Amino acid sequence: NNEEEVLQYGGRYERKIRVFCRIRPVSRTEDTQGEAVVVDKIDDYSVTVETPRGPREFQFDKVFSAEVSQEDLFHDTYLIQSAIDGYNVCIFAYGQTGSGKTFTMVGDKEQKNPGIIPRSFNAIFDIIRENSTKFDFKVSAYMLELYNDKLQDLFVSLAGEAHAQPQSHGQARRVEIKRNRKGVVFAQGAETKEASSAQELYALFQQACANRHISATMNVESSRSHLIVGIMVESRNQTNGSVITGKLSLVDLAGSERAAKTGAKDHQLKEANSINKSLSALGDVISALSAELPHVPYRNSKLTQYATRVKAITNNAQRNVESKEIAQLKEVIMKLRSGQTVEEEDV
Ligand SMILES: Nc1ncnc2c1ncn2[C@@H]1O[C@H](COP(=O)(O)OP(=O)(O)OP(=O)(O)O)[C@@H](O)[C@H]1O
Repeated sequence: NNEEEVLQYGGRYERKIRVFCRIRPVSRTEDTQGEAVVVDKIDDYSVTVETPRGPREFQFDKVFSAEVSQEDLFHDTYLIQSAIDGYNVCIFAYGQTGSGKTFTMVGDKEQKNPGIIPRSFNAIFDIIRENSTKFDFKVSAYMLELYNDKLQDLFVSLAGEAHAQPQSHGQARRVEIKRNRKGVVFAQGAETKEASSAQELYALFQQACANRHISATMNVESSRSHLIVGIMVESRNQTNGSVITGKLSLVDLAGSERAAKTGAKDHQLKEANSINKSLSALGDVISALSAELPHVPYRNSKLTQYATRVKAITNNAQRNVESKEIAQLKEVIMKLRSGQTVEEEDV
């Protein structure tokens, strides 16, 4: 194992990128409409998907069946210690609209089944408590939304800003993705807030969520923007004064779907195109990282400028039609893993 190629966590060595597949349970509506289940978990690492061209097999680092609880999923994707140890860790959910990205990342509305984001908040402060006799910690966060290729600071209320500065909205607080000399990506111009407990961090998160864009017609629950939560954990060693900073990025991506299928018009079409463009740029970055290509096309979209160290959670829904983008992405990754050649048109 070359140390450059791996990230150590929990005492084990792992590859830089891991892709998980979570199968969502069939919804009540799908059940009453008698819709067919098209995803089948073969073992812990592979699924078959029914496609118009017949069944196709896809490989993952781990496959979670529909019965897997939020707690077990969090346990198996646990990377919080790495972030506290000074690594840059990113967990994101990718999938078609309605496939369960928000459920996985955030949880249900009532928070009876909290997802990765609130569980991470708790885990960060649990680790801090356990180490408080040796280290002094500082936790801060920024929360952003990427909507139609514009970054919006979610700590700044849209309504409040627009009211105060109708002409210069979006200009006054321009957020830009930058990389510092150490190669660490940061959001320049974004407000950063400190939190001293998991509850405080969650309150900041709720405040940020209240400022998000939601497309009203296609699906009320459907988020049409990418949500980016960045948590910086600074730890100062009480004995020798050395300071290390790690970062945990938690991202709930907008749903991927073909614009034509959504029946979207005008601004919705712009939304769908922008989402698909950034998701396909993300696919290119993942492919380049997996293949260890010398050039990784981070600059192609704001979303991928963000994704320098990615840990992926792929959500894959039990739906009749599989998203073309997801299918292509998975196929490319599978080919790369098995050492097959990837043609340009595949990517
Ligand atoms: N593992 C799961 N167990 C139980 N319910 C789930 C699960 N995954 C998703 N759901 C439910 O399925 C519905 C759609 O999920 P969700 O809103 O998370 O999808 P999404 O991928 O975030 O969609 P969008 O791209 O539109 O934001 C929700 O009602 C959610 O509660």
